[in-house]
Amino acid sequence: MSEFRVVSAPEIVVSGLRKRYGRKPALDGMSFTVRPGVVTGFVGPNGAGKSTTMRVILGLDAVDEGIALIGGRPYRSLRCPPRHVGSLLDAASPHPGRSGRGHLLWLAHAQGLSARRVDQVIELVGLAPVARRAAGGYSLGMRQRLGIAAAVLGDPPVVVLDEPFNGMDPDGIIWMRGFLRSLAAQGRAVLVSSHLMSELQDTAGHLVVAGRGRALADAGVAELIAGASRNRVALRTTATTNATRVLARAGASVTATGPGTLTVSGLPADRIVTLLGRSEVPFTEVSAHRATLEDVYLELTREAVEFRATTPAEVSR
Ligand SMILES: Nc1ncnc2c1ncn2[C@@H]1O[C@H](COP(=O)(O)OP(=O)(O)OP(=O)(O)O)[C@@H](O)[C@H]1O
Repeated sequence: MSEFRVVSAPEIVVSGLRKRYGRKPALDGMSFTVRPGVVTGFVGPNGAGKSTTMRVILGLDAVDEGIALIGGRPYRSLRCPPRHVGSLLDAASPHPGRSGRGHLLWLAHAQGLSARRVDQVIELVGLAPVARRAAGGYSLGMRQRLGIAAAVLGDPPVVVLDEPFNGMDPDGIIWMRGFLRSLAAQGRAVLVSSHLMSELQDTAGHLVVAGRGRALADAGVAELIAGASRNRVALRTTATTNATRVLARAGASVTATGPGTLTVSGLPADRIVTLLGRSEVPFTEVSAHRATLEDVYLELTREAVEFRATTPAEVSR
């Protein structure tokens, strides 16, 4: 990365992508925009179409319909694409006998970049202690860092990373979050996929939630959380069964969210207090519920999960 701020990074615009493998649609109208200066998290259950979309953005997969543009141009028409767009699709798989540094030098040479630049990115991704060791002995987390180093080698204003947290230990995850935030703070457009919402906590400012080949949501994180928190009340009670009965009778929808904790929607807090008081149901707390990113994700993707285990409650129904 340069020490300088990227002045005007281009947007990625994904518009109406459709693609079938046989009869099955992998992409079914996928559309969203990735803006500079913020990390855009691309989340969704397995098979939602995240990797396929990223491959289309990077000119590696053709579509039946739709278009993906970077700064108004398809990836394939960019001159020296690695200088415009850095990408990581799978963890780096360098020749096992070659060192991490050797691998990056080889990539740098192809892009007309210096050995000094290679040493800069090695420092940046924290690979300096192992950079001269054979990459065949690298852990998955180290190979991810090497892949990230390769992605940012050309100092690109746009960065597209597919599951960069895969195989990272907790320290690596914390490092990755900070790294992604710094890329965006420098003004870059950053698109990062993950199927674990928690990985993107405190990192993504914008979210594209994918399901069944389309974007189920394309909005700011604050906006999504506010939307999911609206009209929800958290209730603490030792009498969950009674409380559920009383509130459901009054038209509320009640979900158990933990031991002694219920989330109630469809009734305001003061009405809940009145109803519980009148029926002599004890409770210790009634408060506005603040949704987490996980809540947002689960609510949006409930219908779109391809392979979902049946819960014991569903079996007994
Ligand atoms: N090369 C392929 N041949 C056939 N089907 C494919 C191929 N690539 C993807 N698919 C199918 O397209 C759909 C979307 O897959 P994709 O890998 O893009 O999803 P994803 O959101 O990245 O999922 P994951 O989180 O599991 O990687 C899935 O149903 C997948 O089985």
